[in-house]
Amino acid sequence: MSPALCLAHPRPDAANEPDREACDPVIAAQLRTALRVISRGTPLLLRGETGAGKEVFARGVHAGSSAAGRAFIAINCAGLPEGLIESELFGYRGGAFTGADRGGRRGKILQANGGTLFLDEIGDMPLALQARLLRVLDERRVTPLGSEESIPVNFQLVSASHRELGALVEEGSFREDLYYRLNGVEIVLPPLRERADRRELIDRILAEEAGAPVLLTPAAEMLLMNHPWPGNLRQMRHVLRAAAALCDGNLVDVEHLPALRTTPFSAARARAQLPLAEAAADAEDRAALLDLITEQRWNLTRVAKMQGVSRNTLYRRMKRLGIELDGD
Ligand SMILES: Nc1ncnc2c1ncn2[C@@H]1O[C@H](COP(=O)(O)OP(=O)(O)OP(=O)(O)O)[C@@H](O)[C@H]1O
Repeated sequence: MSPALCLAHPRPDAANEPDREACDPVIAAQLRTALRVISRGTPLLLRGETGAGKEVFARGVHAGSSAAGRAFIAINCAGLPEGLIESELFGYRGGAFTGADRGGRRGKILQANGGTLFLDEIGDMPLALQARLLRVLDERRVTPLGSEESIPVNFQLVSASHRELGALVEEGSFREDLYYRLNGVEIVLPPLRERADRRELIDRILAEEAGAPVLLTPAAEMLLMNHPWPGNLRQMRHVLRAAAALCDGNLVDVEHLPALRTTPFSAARARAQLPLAEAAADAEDRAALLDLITEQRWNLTRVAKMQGVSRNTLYRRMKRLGIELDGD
């Protein structure tokens, strides 16, 4: 999977080309910065909430850099037991330990030679390995386990963490010297809820998941656009994958977004807050408006305000949908 984003586009030699695809301006600027510094051999440290797209960003940096076309090697430091990370990263010589492949194994660092090494969840790297990684970065040489020979290596380094490494340094679980070594430039990716390209992302991910362009009803659009997305793009992709599977044709409505309907910004409110002209006068609209009115304890002034309409318009709509003013 390689989400296009705008990430692949702004190469250093194309800095003046307008983005061919809509992109959040903050991320576009961050990408330009990242490409400029990585081309000088400065490591990048990415921070951002879970699912905010740190790996996708790192892949975008790789694709836009002079190492594009070479290896992009990602390793998740949180996902491996301590013993395994060591051989994964540094490799081993044949017969280095019981169970080792006879031919030995080239570690990820050597695989990244000439390309980009992406160390995800670097904050979870055990202290002993932090010391070895620091040595590799300083010496630009790797010594596989069980070997006496060190091998020269050269790669672009991008690390990522959803936790603040500075805080881990204070806490004593992360080496300060490694922190400064990794943190050539720190980039804090914005969470999805703050991105200006949410609408484009929804369309693109939905089309990817459905295999064809898909439309949204205004209520579904409002629900998707106003959701806080604590799991960011990963969560959005899952929600849209489900929506693509649930909707029969090429139109997604709120009932195809079941995971969002129970959240604070509920489907009912999304529907009821729509400008009235857009809302179809059907039974679901009636239920949605009634939900909102009940939620607001029949304070119709407030309901009208939430909908951005006058009280009179609200009364007319209630009448059309058969909601009685003296409803209990
Ligand atoms: N720009 C994008 N366009 C489309 N999908 C995206 C984009 N960025 C991220 N995603 C989706 O979100 C998922 C999570 O992205 P990614 O792994 O880059 O996030 P992360 O910040 O590295 O997550 P974690 O903190 O859990 O490591 C991806 O698998 C992809 O499906």
